[in-house]
Amino acid sequence: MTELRLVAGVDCSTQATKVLVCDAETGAVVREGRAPHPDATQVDPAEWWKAWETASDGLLDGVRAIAVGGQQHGMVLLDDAGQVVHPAVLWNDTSSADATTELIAELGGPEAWAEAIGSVPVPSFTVTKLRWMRDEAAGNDVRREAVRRAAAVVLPHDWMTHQLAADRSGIEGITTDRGDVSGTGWWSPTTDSYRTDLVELAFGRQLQLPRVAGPAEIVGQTAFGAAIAAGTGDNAAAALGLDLQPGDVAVSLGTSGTAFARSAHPTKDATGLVAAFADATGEYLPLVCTLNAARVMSATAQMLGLELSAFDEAAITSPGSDGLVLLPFLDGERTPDLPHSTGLVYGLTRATMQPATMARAAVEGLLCGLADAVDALRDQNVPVRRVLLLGGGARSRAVQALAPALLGAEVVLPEPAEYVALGAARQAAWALSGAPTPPTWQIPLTKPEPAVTVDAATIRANYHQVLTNTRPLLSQPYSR
Ligand SMILES: Nc1ncnc2c1ncn2[C@@H]1O[C@H](COP(=O)(O)OP(=O)(O)O)[C@@H](O)[C@H]1O
Ligand SMILES: O=C(CO)[C@@H](O)[C@H](O)COP(=O)(O)O
Repeated sequence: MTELRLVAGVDCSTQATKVLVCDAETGAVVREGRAPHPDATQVDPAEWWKAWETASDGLLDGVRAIAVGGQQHGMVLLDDAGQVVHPAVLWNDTSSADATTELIAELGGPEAWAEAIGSVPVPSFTVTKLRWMRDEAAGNDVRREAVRRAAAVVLPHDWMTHQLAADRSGIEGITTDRGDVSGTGWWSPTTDSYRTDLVELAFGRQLQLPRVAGPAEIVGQTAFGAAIAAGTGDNAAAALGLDLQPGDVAVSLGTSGTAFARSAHPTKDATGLVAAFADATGEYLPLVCTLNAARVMSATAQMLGLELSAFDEAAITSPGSDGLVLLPFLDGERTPDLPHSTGLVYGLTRATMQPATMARAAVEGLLCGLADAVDALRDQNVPVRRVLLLGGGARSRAVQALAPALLGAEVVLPEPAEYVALGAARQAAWALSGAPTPPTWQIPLTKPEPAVTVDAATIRANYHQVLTNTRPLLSQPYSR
């Protein structure tokens, strides 16, 4: 029997670190592990390392190459010795809402940003977090000291990749990749280069930026003797794990909700809905991201006193939401750009004030947000032939059943798997092979829950009516 060549893929996501060890030739998963992250929007990167050590314990024997896919945008500031100077400020931390407004105006408005980096920053983008840190330094001793010491700014996957290396030769040796760096706000997908002037604009001075490694490059070696591939942002890793083809749109329901597709050309959306990200193969990844997805279901289930499975059953068997609309902006929202917003329930009557109706409205609300995301991709001429559902929330039967009508597309269900970690493993196998293209790995599809017929037009119209009429209220800071 021939010995398997093993590769590992890591997903350092918002809620957890997940590790897959795969056969480099077929992608078959041989071993897997996971460990949770703290539930916070500012996290000491040491917590990710602890989670990695727990998740990978006992899995790494025989692994020849590894890559990390990471939650995008998180700001990790390092001093000149490579020490972390402040907890990482994550993509879902909305503190930089005012900084975002200022930065957009200072460069000349949304069009100027779309011209510079293809995207209009929202508070998730790293560039806005840099400005927020600089402003915070004025009134906060800890942050003032962090700003004084900061010598480099890197992303979660960059930091994890560097930590894995046996030989860490200072901050100059840190690398990133096109997929992840495209979410910073200081890199242009059209010119494939840094816009260091935008770092200066945000922070008032330059910082060391990581070298952008090539898609199949080996950037180091681990202490356990594996080659380290470049790694990438989690959505770019998922696109690689799914081997997205033209006409495929991935809709992921993790902490974030994302809709994205691979494209041969960069987009430039001055409305700010579609971010002009790059993918992990040298192409592009137009993407729309919401801040609230799977946790809308877990929070609603908790409120109703139901386990997730009972919540799901209630949502799917409910005869309908009967006009009950739930705007799912529980953690503020990014798309639509309402960082100060809260969730909102409208349409309560004695008839609709039922647990099952509320469960149904929660699933419909999060899918309406994702339907708008898919429409925004259509508006950028991204073809939508079929939707591939992934992420923890795609395990919901109610999501599977309602998605075809609300997203207006055929929905397929890749076999439930950790596609970010799988994509990172595929990148590691590619780097190990030295081949010009990634290895071919089969992605088995499973049957989603049978589609439920609903009046999608009315559900989406109700959602838009409530959103439009409450927008001024949801735009205001709201003290709780
Ligand atoms: N059957 C299910 N129904 C609804 N939500 C689910 C189900 N299974 C898992 N989840 C949710 O999926 C989320 C985790 O998804 P994941 O894609 O791993 O997120 P992330 O990548 O942001 O860490 C959790 O919020 C969990 O509650
Ligand atoms: O900010 C984005 C994409 O722009 C998010 O998709 C993050 O990358 C976090 O992903 P999850 O942890 O929710 O998978």
